[in-house]
Amino acid sequence: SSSSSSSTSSTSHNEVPRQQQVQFPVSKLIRVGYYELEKTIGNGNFAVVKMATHVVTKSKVAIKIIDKTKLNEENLAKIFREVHIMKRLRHPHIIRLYQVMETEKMIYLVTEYAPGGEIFDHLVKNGRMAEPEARRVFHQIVQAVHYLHRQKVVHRDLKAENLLLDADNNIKLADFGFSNEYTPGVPLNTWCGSPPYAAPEIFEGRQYDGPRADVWSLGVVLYVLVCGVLPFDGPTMQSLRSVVISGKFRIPFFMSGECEKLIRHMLVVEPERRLSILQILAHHWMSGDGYSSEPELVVERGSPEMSVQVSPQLNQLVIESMLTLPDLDVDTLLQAVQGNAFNHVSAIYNLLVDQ
Ligand SMILES: CC1(C)C(=O)N([C@H]2C=Cc3c(O)cccc32)c2nc(Nc3ccccc3)ncc21
Repeated sequence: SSSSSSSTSSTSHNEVPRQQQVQFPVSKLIRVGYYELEKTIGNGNFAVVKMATHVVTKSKVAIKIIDKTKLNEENLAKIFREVHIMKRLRHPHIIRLYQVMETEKMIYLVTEYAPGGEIFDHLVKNGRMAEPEARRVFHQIVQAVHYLHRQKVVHRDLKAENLLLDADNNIKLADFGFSNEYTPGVPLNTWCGSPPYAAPEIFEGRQYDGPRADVWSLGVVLYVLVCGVLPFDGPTMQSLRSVVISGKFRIPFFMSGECEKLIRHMLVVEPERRLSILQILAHHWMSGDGYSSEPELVVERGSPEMSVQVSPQLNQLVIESMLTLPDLDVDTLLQAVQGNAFNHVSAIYNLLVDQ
C-alpha cells in the first residue's frame, strides 16, 4: 500500500502532501563473491550469463555461470581452454576477463559487460550498415583478430552473433569457446564455427591454416555488415557446403567497387590466395574516404603495462578493500599486487582502472 508522506521542510502548509511512490521490498539480492547478480543476458546449454554489479566499485560486469556437473570431459576442457586463452588477452576490442571463481560444482567467469548486445541484432533491427559505419566497425574487428593472431590464437568462430557492442557502439569480440592456440605453419583440423561463416577447406574436412580460415570468416562478416544478409546460405548443410566450396556469391548493386574488391580478395576458395590480415588493413577500402585509422592503444603481452604497476591507487584500494571486505586473505592481496591474478582484489583494481 502506498503511504502518503508527511511533507518535509520545503513544503508550505497549503500544499497537498505528495503521494509517495509505492515502495516494493527490494528483491532478494543474489551475491556471488563481491557481485550482485542482476538480469540474465544469455542462456547456453551449460552456462547462463548474467549482468552483475560489483558491491565496492559499482562496476557493471557480465558473469558466465557454468555448471561443471553438466559438462562432459570434452566441454570441461573447452571451458578451461577458453579461460586460459582469455587470461592472456588484453585488447580494447576483445571482451576482458576480470576474475575467475570456482566452487566444487560451478565456475564463474567475470568479464567485461557489453551493453550493446550482438551486432547481429543491431543488423536485424536497423538493416545493413552504410559503408562508412561498416568500415569503422570492421576496422575494429580486424584489429582484434590481428591482435589474436599475434598472440598465436585463432578465434575459429567469428560471426555477427559473437561481435558485441559496448555503450559507444565499439566492437567487443566475445566467445572464445572454439578458439585455440596455434603454431604458425602447423595446420589444424578440428571442425569449428558456424557453417555459413566456415571456410571451404573446413567444409572439405581438410587440414587448414587457422589464421587464413579466420580471414574467410572476416570476409563473411564484412559482407553481412554491408549487405545485411549472408553471402552463402542454403536450406540444407549439403547445399550450403556446395555453394561455399564453389565460392560463388552475389554482389548487390549498392556495394561500392572498393568494397567488392576487398570482399572478393577475402572470400577466395584457395586459402593461399586469400588476403592476409596486414593486406586487409592496408586495403584501399579500409582507409576509405579519409578514414583516419588512429593507432589504438594495444597492451601487448609481457609489456610493462601488462604487469600490474603497484601504484598509489592500488595501495589505497588494497587498504580500502581490507576495510570493506574483511574476509580477504593476505595471499589474495599479494597475488593481486604481483599482477596477472584474476582474484577479488585484482578484479577491483582492473575494474577501477578500466572505468
Ligand atoms: C560474458 C560474455 C562475454 C558472454 O558470454 N556473453 C553472452 C551473453 C549473451 C551473448 C550473446 O547473445 C552473444 C555472445 C555472447 C553472449 C556476454 N554478453 C554481453 N552482453 C550482451 C548484452 C545484451 C545481449 C547480448 C549480450 N556481455 C558480455 C558477455
